[in-house]
Amino acid sequence: MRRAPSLLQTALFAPAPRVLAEDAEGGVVYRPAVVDEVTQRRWFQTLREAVRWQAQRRPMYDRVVDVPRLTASFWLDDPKLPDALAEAATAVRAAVGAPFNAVGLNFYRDGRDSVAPHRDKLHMLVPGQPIAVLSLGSPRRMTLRRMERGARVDFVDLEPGSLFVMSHASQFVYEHGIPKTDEPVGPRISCAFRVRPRGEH
Ligand SMILES: O=C(O)CCC(=O)C(=O)O
Ligand SMILES: [Fe+2]
Repeated sequence: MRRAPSLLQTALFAPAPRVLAEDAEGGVVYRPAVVDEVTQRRWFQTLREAVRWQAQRRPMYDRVVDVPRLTASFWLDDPKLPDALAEAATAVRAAVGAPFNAVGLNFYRDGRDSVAPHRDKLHMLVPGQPIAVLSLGSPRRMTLRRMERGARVDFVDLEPGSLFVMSHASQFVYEHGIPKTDEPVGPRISCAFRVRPRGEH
């Protein structure tokens, strides 16, 4: 298939976005094919090798458990920011129009890696600014659910090169997660771009 020559595919080539939730700050929107296939693959491969991935452990009730994925984080003005992330930040800022200054990375090695349903930590976000999750590598399913009794679980399969954009306001109302799966899935890296208050990391 012919690809658009720029990093950001033009509106003419990009498939339609899908709105999962609406609110006064842009809601929750899935935007497929924001980055072309060759570029997303190059970013995936370089980040997989260049990033110092951390295996974290966290207290859970009376035990300490492994966080079921590898993680890393950067301020976007870090002189040690990998080139691929600097390029990705430029593309995501342009696509979303928000002054992202930080990125949190997740590396899901296979279907056993996951992130439990959660909302992003509000004290680490500047009010009114969105979170944009760039997907690289293999697709994984994202779940979205209103935090109220009986709410149904919605989902979207996050394709490589896509953005999943959540408003700040949505973090009060919805929780999101990447469930484990028995399906044979390949490795995936997500880059969650945020606007963070300075002094937090
Ligand atoms: O990997 C993803 O798509 C989601 C990551 C996430 O929710 C987070 O880092 O807070
Ligand atoms: Fe999150």
